[in-house]
Amino acid sequence: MANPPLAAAIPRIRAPITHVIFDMDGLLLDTEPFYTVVQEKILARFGKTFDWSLKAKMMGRKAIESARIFVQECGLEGVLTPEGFLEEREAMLQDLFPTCQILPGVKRLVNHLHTSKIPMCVATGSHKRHFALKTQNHGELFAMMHHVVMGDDPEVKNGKPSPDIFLAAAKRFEGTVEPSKILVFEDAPTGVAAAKNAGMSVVMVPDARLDLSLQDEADQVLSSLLDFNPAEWGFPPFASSEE
Ligand SMILES: O=P(O)(O)OC[C@@H](O)CO
Ligand SMILES: [Mg+2]
Repeated sequence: MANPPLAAAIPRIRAPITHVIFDMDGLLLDTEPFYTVVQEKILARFGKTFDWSLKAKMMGRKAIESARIFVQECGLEGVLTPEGFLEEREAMLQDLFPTCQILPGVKRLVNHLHTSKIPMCVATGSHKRHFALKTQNHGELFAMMHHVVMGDDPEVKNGKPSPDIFLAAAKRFEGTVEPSKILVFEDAPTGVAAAKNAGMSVVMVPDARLDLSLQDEADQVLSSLLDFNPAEWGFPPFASSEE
């Protein structure tokens, strides 16, 4: 007897979500290209090229953690220290960060969640100084966040993919919030892993160049936040005026 047809794919039942945590770099703000350009420039000095497989390992992490990966993966031990790498890229990033733009779909979603009184916050591997530079022209967007946890926060012992930053962010909402009730928005594999390690649901909005094999841990993958449907996660749907 022929094998019975495979059962129709069981629709993924979305967890009831009450709170939202946004990653920042590459998700809210278009800052990842700045890191790429600067890292390409530094590598060119050593006659090497920067590629997306290295980028995928570095993004989302604390600065020093991503610097160690950069030096090690590029075989620059003894030639460039992680601290030296951070120092060299700092000068170039200082001028670039204040020019960063808000990514497509972000304003509509954040305004919608704010109007719908869904508590939301930011959890970013960026440290305070970089956070200030990146957000200096986007005060209105960040004013809607209940709080922000940054990479140099004392509670964040280990950076993404460890769950520390998302668990710290969950604790700073009003009242006790179960991780299972939290939806995280992320762009990086390290961030998606951190959210899953924290017991949360996660929507991934990866750069189109990110290898597909690094996108399978997320609960949902979108090519842009413009494709996010709040009703799928139990939030009020966008009003036609918000479309
Ligand atoms: O805001 P996130 O994505 O955590 O990034 C921080 C920094 O490591 C850039 O990759
Ligand atoms: Mg990110």
